[in-house]
Parts: sequence; C-alpha cells; structure tokens
Amino acid sequence: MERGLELHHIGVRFGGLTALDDVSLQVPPNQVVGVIGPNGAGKTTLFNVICGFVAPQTGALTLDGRPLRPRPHQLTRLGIARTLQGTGLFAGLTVLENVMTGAAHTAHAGFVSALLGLPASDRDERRLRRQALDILDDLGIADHAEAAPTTLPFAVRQRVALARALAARPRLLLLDEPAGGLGGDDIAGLAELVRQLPRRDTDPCAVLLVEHHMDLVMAVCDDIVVLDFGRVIATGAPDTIRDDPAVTDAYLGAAVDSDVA
Ligand SMILES: Nc1ncnc2c1ncn2[C@@H]1O[C@H](COP(=O)(O)OP(=O)(O)OP(=O)(O)O)[C@@H](O)[C@H]1O
Repeated sequence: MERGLELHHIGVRFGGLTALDDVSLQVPPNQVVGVIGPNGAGKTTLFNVICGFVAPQTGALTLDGRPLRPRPHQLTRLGIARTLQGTGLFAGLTVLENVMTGAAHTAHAGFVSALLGLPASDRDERRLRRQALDILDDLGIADHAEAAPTTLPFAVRQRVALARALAARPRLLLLDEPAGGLGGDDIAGLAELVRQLPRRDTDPCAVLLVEHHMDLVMAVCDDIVVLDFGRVIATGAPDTIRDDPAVTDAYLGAAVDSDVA
C-alpha cells in the first residue's frame, strides 16, 4: 500500500535556536493534513524542509516508504506541487499562461519556447491550454483566463496560484498559509475547494496545509498536527484537537504573550 509522505523525527536548529524538535507526521494518499501552531511554532520551517529549502540536521523524509531528499526544482518530478505565501504569479503573463507554466515540464518543446519566441509545438500548446482552462473552470475562475493577474482581486489571484500548482497534476499539494489576506467568505470558498481536492475524479491529490487560521484547518483536515516551540504537542482529527487542553493552552499562551508584548 502507498504510504504517502512521512517525516521521521525531523530536527532543525538555527544556531542556538531549535526550530523543529523530533517532528514526525504522515500525509497519506488522498487525505488533507493540517499543520497548525502559534507564531514561531515552526510551521514555515517544516514547510521549507518538505520543499527542500531547509535541510534538517536530524531525521529523515520518505515518500511511499522510499528515502526522500527534496530539492525545490525536483519536486514536480516527484509529484509534489506547492503554493507559497503571496501568490508569486508572473505579472507579464495572462492568468491562463500563468496556469500553463505549472504544466510546462510536461511539454516537449512548445510553451516555454513560445514564451521565448522560439518555434513552438502547436499540439503541446493546445494540450496545455485545454488542460489549464479545465482547471480554471474547476476552480470557478475561467472567466478571468485572459486577464492580467495584477487587475484581479487577491482572492482570485490566490485561486490562480492554486490552479498553477494543480496544473502540474501533483499527488501531493503543499499549501503555505493559503488563507493569508482572505476575508471570511473567501476562506469558506477556499475550504470547500481544498476539501474537494482528494475527492476529484481527475488527478485527486493529498494536501498538506500549513496554516495558522484555525477555522480553515478545522473545516478541511482529516488529520491535524499541532506544533508549539518546534515540538508536536497534539495529533488527531479536528474534534480531538479542538478539545485538547494542550492546544488551547498553546494558543492562549501565545495570545497572552503577544498582549503583554
Ligand atoms: N532562517 C532562520 N534563521 C534563524 N531563525 C529562524 C530562521 N527561520 C525561522 N527561524 C526561527 O525558527 C522559529 C520557527 O519559525 P517558523 O517561521 O518556522 O515558525 P512559524 O510557525 O511559521 O511562525 P509564523 O506563524 O509566525 O510564520 C522561530 O523562532 C523563528 O524565529
């Protein structure tokens, strides 16, 4: 049976500061797993370890039981896609072209060459275009296909970034703070969308959601891992986590600290 992504006893130190301490977790195929925790808990560091931006000093990662040493530029080949905080869209390309870049690695010659003004393969480009339009349609933003990203509201740009990540047809999608900058209605829409990702008929994928927005995590995750000061203080289904005193303490403690500060 496929095991998906697993982190085994991961430790990261920055000088004298322990950012992650003995962190283990699993993202099984076709599940949504959330990582939450107060500011400074280690969420971004964990995300960066999985993307290959930060190399852990201790522990190991595996993908379907095989050793994984992630490198940012090799993630797509492993079936992993990510969105980052902010949208990172190319301002000079339309929405559709942005989404097509997410799948450019599957083209033999066309799209990237076309952007560079080189001879393109029409068949590749047509296929990428159709696939990108389908994804935009799935995400309810096909009307904006020809728009420049800078002209669109932030919530739509967030969806375009998600569409670009999905264009790589990942089996694992990593989302870093996708609710950042969104209002209540947009977060509800995002929750609905993320919940569907493992259940899609075409290209279903597992999701690892790193987010400090508790409502979103509670609404979409099958399993939640709570970090505090770099350690896992709780793991379980949303209902278990909601009632866990250690989690409440960590969040309340953080709130009190920031009030005092
Ligand atoms: N490159 C770095 N060098 C030194 N310290 C770092 C570095 N990156 C993170 N840290 C520290 O590691 C700890 C964990 O930070 P991290 O950003 O992973 O937490 P977080 O849970 O993502 O916080 P937030 O919700 O505020 O983004 C913090 O104390 C942070 O200051």
